[in-house]
Amino acid sequence: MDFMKDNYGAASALAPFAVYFSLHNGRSDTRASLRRHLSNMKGMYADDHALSLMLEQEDVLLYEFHELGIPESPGNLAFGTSIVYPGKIGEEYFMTKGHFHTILDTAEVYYCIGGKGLMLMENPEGEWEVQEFTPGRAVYVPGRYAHRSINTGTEPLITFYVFRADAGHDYGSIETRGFRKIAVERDGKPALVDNPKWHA
Ligand SMILES: O=P(O)(O)OC[C@H]1O[C@H](O)[C@H](O)[C@@H](O)[C@@H]1O
Ligand SMILES: [Fe+2]
Repeated sequence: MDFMKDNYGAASALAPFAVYFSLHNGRSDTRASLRRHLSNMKGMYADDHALSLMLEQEDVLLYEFHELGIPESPGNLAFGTSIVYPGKIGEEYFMTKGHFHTILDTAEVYYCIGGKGLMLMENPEGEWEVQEFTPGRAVYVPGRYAHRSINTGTEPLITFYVFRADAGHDYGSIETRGFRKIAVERDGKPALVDNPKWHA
């Protein structure tokens, strides 16, 4: 993303600018997206066997997001769109990795543009929360909460996000033990159940 940093010049001294994101598919034609495939999510779904079977067929694109490379200074805002594709691994819906912010007490807002899903949140004290994503709903993720977007629908889940640019991403405990809850399909409907891999 260095080429984008060059466009911005000196950190924390941004000139006004605008970016177009499609309301239809969330994509920007002028900015690159970062993509996460099945192979980037090994061990993060409850059903490892289902993941490896799927991977033998194809390294499916699970989600992508536009990250603009805004300089990470406290006065700046990082923003972009996130697109989680529909699908399941075993009975678990496609989702983002999820992360805490390195500066734990920094919040984030997600505005749903399209699709259907959940924002799953959990703080270090073990309190967890979930909010629904449907077009037009803005979800406020307070500081201290790890957050993961989950697509429980049949169309791409498209959100626009904004957070303090120096917040940082902390994947550590999410990558090793996950969230306390996972979102699975039960009787054709989404349900939150205990994560069998979670441990204290
Ligand atoms: O970083 P992940 O948990 O894989 O999620 C992917 C991305 O999702 C959203 O768009 C967030 O605002 C980004 O900061 C994040 O990096
Ligand atoms: Fe975040």
